[in-house]
Amino acid sequence: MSDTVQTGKPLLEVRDLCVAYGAIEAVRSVSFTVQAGQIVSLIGSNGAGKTTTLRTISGLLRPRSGQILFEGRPIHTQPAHAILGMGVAHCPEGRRLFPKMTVEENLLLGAYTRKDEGIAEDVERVYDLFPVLGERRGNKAGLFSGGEQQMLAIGRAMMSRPRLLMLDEPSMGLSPIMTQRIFDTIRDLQRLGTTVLLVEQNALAALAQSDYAHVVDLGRTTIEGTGHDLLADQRVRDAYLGEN
Ligand SMILES: Nc1ncnc2c1ncn2[C@@H]1O[C@H](COP(=O)(O)OP(=O)(O)OP(=O)(O)O)[C@@H](O)[C@H]1O
Repeated sequence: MSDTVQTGKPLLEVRDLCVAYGAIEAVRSVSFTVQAGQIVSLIGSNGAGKTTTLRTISGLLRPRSGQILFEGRPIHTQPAHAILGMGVAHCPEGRRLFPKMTVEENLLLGAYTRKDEGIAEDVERVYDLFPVLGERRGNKAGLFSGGEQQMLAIGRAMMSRPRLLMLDEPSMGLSPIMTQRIFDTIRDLQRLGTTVLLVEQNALAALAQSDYAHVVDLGRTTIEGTGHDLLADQRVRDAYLGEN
């Protein structure tokens, strides 16, 4: 579902981002890059500034300072629909589905920026990825379990044919088995060519699946490394993996 991007230049680059809600500086200095084809995670405590960072990348918030480059082009001055049109999709925390609309209607909403002929084909591709959605395509989204709703939210985001898929807390409220299924799906999406930026409080699950990860602490990116390295980092283990 995605295009390949030339190597070398990062797909996404966030430089010294600062974002405030009035007097509250939620993001003070966040910097990181996402290389095409990778799964990159931002982990950190509640309130660290992860959601605010994703909302700023997708154009829902404006930075106070700093830059966001997508394929080398600044996007932090662009409106949200233009950023979506460039290939950045955001699957928000809490899923934000339309519970009274059917599975298929929710999926079609994810394609609202598109005018091409391939939409029906992509709906079928989402059903291939998540057969449970295909089997119940005419059912109202609100009748589904938390895990199934998360699949639908990811499927809806995929309908914009993103090159970068941003997922905010996809494991929130899910059982360990369902969390594992969602992470397996994220891996499948990567294999299909989608680059993924993941925000998670479930650091263990996120790091185990990530090519690279950054810790966000009090609005700043601090420790970084491969998922494997951060899983072994004592500071990360003490603060985020429940070992203290
Ligand atoms: N709409 C808002 N108005 C004012 N302050 C906000 C708003 N949204 C978030 N904040 C504050 O900004 C800071 C960062 O919040 P943010 O949601 O980005 O963190 P987070 O790391 O994603 O945490 P969580 O996992 O709880 O969403 C917190 O102090 C939060 O209280």
